[in-house]
Amino acid sequence: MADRTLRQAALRKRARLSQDQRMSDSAKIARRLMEHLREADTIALYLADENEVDLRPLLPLLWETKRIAVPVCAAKGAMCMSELTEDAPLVKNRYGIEEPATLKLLPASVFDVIVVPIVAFDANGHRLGHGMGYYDRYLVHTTACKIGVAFDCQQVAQIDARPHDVAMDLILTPSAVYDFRNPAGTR
Ligand SMILES: Nc1nc2c(c(=O)[nH]1)N(C=O)[C@@H](CNc1ccc(C(=O)N[C@@H](CCC(=O)O)C(=O)O)cc1)CN2
Ligand SMILES: Nc1ncnc2c1ncn2[C@@H]1O[C@H](COP(=O)(O)OP(=O)(O)OP(=O)(O)O)[C@@H](O)[C@H]1O
Repeated sequence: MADRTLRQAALRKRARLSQDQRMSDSAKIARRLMEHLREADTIALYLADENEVDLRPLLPLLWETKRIAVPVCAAKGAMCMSELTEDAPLVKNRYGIEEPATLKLLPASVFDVIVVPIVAFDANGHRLGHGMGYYDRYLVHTTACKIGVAFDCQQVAQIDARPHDVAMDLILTPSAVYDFRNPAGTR
C-alpha cells in the first residue's frame, strides 16, 4: 500500500483513541522505556502533540539524573536537538508542537538514546513519520540506540523499506517490545 495511504489510516486510528486510553497506553510505554534508559546519560525525547504517545510524565524523574533534549525544526526537513531543562519556556512551532524557546543545541553524537515518534510501523521495524524526513535525516548522524514508540493501533501489515530509512533498534508499544537488535526478532 502507498505510504500516504498507510500514514493517513494510522493517523485516523490514533486520533480515535480516547484520552483515557492514550494516557494509560502512554504510561505503559513509559514504564517499558525506563528499562532501556538506565544506562543512558543523554536522551532525546519529543514533546507530544495531542494525539501522540505522551512521555512528558517521565520528565521530572529523568531530570534528576539525565540530560534531556527535544527536537527543534529548522529549515524545511532539517531538525536539531535542543536541551530541555525544567521550567524552560516553550513556544509552538509551525506544526503546533512545543519547542524550547531558547536554544541550547546538543550535537547528535552526544545521545545515548533517541526516542522516535512513529506514525505507522510494521513488525520488521520499518516506520513512517509525517513524511517530511526530519528523523530520517537526523538519525544518520548518530550511533544512539533508536527507540520508536507507538500505540498498538499504529501497526500495519507492511511498510516497504525506502533506501533512506534508518532502522529502529527497538519499538515499544503498550503490549509489545519489538527488539530488532536481536535477529530472532520479537517477543
Ligand atoms: N512531537 C513531535 N515532534 C516532532 C516530530 C513529531 O513527529 N512529533 N517530528 C517528526 O518528524 C518533527 C516535526 N515534524 C512534523 C512534520 C509534520 C507534522 C504534521 O502534523 N503535519 C501535518 C499533518 C500531515 C501529516 O502528518 O500527514 C499538519 O501540520 O497537520 C508534524 C510534525 C520534529 N518534532
Ligand atoms: N537522509 C536523507 N537525506 C535526504 N533526504 C531524505 C533523507 N531521508 C529522507 N529524505 C527525504 O525526506 C522525504 C520524506 O521521507 P519519508 O517519507 O521517509 O519520511 P518519514 O520517515 O515518514 O518521516 P520522518 O523521518 O520525518 O519521521 C522524502 O522525500 C525523502 O526523500
